[in-house]
Amino acid sequence: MTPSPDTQGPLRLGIAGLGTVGVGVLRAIQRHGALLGRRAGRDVVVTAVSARDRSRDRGVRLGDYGWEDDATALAARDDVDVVVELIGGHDGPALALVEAAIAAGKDVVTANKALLAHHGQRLAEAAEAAGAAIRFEAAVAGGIPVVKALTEGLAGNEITRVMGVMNGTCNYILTRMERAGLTYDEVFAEAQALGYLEADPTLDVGGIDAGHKLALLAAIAFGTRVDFDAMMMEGIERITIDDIEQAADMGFRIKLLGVARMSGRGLEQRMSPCLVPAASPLGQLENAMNMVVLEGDAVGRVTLGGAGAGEGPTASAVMSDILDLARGTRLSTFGQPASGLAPAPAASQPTPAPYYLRLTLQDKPGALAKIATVLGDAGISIDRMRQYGHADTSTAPVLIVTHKTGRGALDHAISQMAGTGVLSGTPVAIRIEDV
Ligand SMILES: NC(=O)C1=CN([C@@H]2O[C@H](COP(=O)(O)OP(=O)(O)OC[C@H]3O[C@@H](n4cnc5c(N)ncnc54)[C@H](OP(=O)(O)O)[C@@H]3O)[C@@H](O)[C@H]2O)C=CC1
Ligand SMILES: N[C@@H](CCO)C(=O)O
Repeated sequence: MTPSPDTQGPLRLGIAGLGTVGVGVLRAIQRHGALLGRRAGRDVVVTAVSARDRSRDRGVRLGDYGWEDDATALAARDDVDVVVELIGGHDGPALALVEAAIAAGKDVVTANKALLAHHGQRLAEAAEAAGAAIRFEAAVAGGIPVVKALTEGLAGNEITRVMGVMNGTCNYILTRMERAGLTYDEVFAEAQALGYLEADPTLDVGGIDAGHKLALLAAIAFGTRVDFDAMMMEGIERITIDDIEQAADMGFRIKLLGVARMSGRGLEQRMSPCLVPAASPLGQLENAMNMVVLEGDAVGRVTLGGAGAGEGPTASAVMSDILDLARGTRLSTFGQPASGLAPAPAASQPTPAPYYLRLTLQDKPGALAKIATVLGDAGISIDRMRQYGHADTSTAPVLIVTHKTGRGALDHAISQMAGTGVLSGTPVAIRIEDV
C-alpha cells in the first residue's frame, strides 16, 4: 500500500560519492522530484552529501545540501534516513560508511558490487540485527533490474541457472575486435581512451568485476552465502582475433560469460570466456551492453538486457532502491533472512561441456594423429575438426570441437599434448556454453 503523505515526512538521503553515479542520482532527484514524490507518496530529498574535493564543479547543483568531508559523518546525522554509498572499493571509506550506517540503524543503498561480494554476508547479518535494509540493484548489470527480478518477480521459482554478460567493457572489447578486425591490445587501448576501463583494468578484463556481480546473483538465486572466493574466474586477456574469427566461422561468438548453477556436485560459479551460438540473444549482444538470463522451474527462461553502466542507467537502478525504501518496501538483502543463507559447497569442476580447441601443430606426417590419440586416451571424443589453409609451411592451425567432456579430462589431455613433440605454441581451450 502506498504510504499516506499525511503520516510520513520526506525520505531524507545522505549521498557519499559524487562521481559518475552520484551525480546521476542527484540529477535524477533534481529533475524528477515531483514524479518521485507522487510515486512514493512522500517527498524524496537530499539533505547532505560527501566527496573528497568540495571545490570541484560537478555540473550539478549542490548548494542546498549539507557537506561532510568525512563520509561516515553522514551516518550520524539526524537529518539522514538513508545512506547512499556511491564511493566504490571493497574496503576503506565505503566499508566504513556502510558499517557506520548499519550501526546507526540506517538503511543503505549502494552500487558497490566489490563491497558486497567481499563482505555481503557479514553486512547483511549486521543490517538485519540492526533492523536496517541494504539494497543494491545498481551493483549488478547497472540499469537492468535483475536483482529485483530475481528477489521479487521470480521468488516463486526454484532457480536452476543464472547466466549473463555482466561487464560492458569486456563485451565492448570482444565485439569491437570482431567488427573491426583489431587485436586485443589495439581495442584495449581504445577502451582505455574512451574511459571504459576501471582505474584497475584487471577488474574488467580479468573477469573480477563481473565475478563480483555473479556472486551476488548466485546468493539470491540459490539461498547461499555470498562466496566470491569460490568463483572460477578467467579473463579475456588471452583471446585473440584468430579465436574470434575462427569461432565466428563455426557459428559462435566469444563472450565473457558468467554461469551459476546448483547441482548435486555443489554450487558452480564461473566467469570465463565462452563460445555461445552467434544467433542466440547472448551471441547477438553488441558493444557495452549487458544481458542476464534467469532460468526458473516454473517460469522457464527470462532474458533481461540493457545498459550495464553509465550515469543514467546506474542512477536509474539506485533510484529504484530509494523508491522502494520510500514506499516502505523492505526486503532481506539477499531475498531471505541472512541467518538462513547456507554455506554452499563449491563444485570442484564445471559441468561437462563441449570445448573449442585451437592448436598450432608442426606440419609433418602423423602430427594430427598424435593429437587425436591423446584426446582419445583421455576419453575425449571429437565432434568436428578443421585444418586451415596456411601460407607458413612449417606449422598448421587446427581447430577441434569436442563432444561434452569434463574440464579435468581436457586439462589432462592438454598437458599430455606437450609431450607429443608436435605442438607449436600453447593450445587455447574455450568452453562452448549451452545458452
Ligand atoms: N560508473 C558506472 O557506470 C557504475 C558504477 N558502479 C559502482 O558505483 C560506485 C561509484 O562508481 P562511480 O560513480 O563510477 O565512481 P567515481 O570514481 O566516478 O566516483 C567516486 C566518488 O567517490 C568519492 N570518494 C572517493 N573517496 C571518498 C571518500 N573517502 N569520502 C567521500 N567520497 C569519496 C569521489 O570524490 P571526488 O569526486 O571528490 O574525487 C567521487 O566523487 C562504485 O561502487 C562502482 O563500482 C556500478 C555500476 C556502474
Ligand atoms: N566496469 C564495469 C562498470 C559497471 O559495473 C563494466 O564495464 O561493466
